[in-house]
Amino acid sequence: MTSVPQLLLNNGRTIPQLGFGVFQIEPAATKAAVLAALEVGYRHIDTAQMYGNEREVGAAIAESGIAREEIFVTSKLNNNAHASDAARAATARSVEALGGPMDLYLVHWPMPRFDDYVDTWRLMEEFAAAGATRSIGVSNFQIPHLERILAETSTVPAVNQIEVHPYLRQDRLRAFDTEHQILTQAWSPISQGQVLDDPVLLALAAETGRTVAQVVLRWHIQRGDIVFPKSVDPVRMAENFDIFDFQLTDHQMSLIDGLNKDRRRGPDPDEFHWIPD
Ligand SMILES: NC(=O)C1=CN([C@@H]2O[C@H](COP(=O)(O)OP(=O)(O)OC[C@H]3O[C@@H](n4cnc5c(N)ncnc54)[C@H](OP(=O)(O)O)[C@@H]3O)[C@@H](O)[C@H]2O)C=CC1
Ligand SMILES: O=C(O)C(=O)[C@@H](O)[C@H](O)C(=O)CO
Repeated sequence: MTSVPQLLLNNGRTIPQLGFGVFQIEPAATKAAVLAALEVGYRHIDTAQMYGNEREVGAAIAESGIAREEIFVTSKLNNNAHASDAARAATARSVEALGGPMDLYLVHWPMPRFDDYVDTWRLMEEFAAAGATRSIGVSNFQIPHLERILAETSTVPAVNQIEVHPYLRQDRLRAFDTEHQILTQAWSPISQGQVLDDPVLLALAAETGRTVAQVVLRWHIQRGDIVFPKSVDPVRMAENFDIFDFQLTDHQMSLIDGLNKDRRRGPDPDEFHWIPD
């Protein structure tokens, strides 16, 4: 079976560099998708309270017959649960739905206009201390948000999960993460399919004998980021997993680097303040 590299988190734990994302997988389809991903070999699942499918992720893991400690599970605190009572209740629900403590728990969005993410981070420290999660991190945090966490609290986030793909390299934020021993997780790694018909990537796919998705995922891996592409198609799941038996050359990496347009597919974290019901 393909061997996925394990990266070292700043608290001494490890995380598989490749995982499986379940955003936009309907709850009714999630158990089958996660079981198929586990069958392919994925051992890292990225979900969130916002996705509404944690319970089905937990059910798939329980049904898989794979020991829980062999699977790395991430979830994220929802935007409607930054305040203490709501955060405690949401965290208890996640632990119950997932069938036990999380491996990694993230603040999903900073929502800077509400100016509460530092207090929310202190709650995350409490959840880790109480055993609800083995590691804590953030998602969609910009440099000023991280600077406040570093200055005002005592735990450095283990990861920062941000939008990254060839059209949005995010090198300044990634360098800040690295400087502070925070691993970068690249969400929407193939920009939800937007990059798949790019002429430069199509040429690189032909040159390497791989698909565009494989070339792009390999680019992320060689940059050192963690990725978890989403697919409901077991053939694509296997394709996205099969990226550890080839290497892009420095020249091929630089051609992909050259595609950057600083163009987001998803929301701008400084502007996103959506509170779900
Ligand atoms: N923290 C955050 O704010 C966010 C986190 N995320 C996380 O990142 C994960 C991945 O990002 P996501 O937004 O889902 O986007 P991805 O970049 O993973 O792209 C998913 C899309 O690409 C298609 N696809 C997947 N593999 C292939 C392939 N090999 N060839 C062609 N098409 C393919 C899928 O279709 P199909 O399913 O039909 O195969 C789907 O439409 C999420 O599932 C979630 O876990 C995502 C967004 C925000
Ligand atoms: O997928 C996630 O983790 C998200 O936060 C997104 O759903 C995000 O909220 C979005 O794309 C809203 O349009």
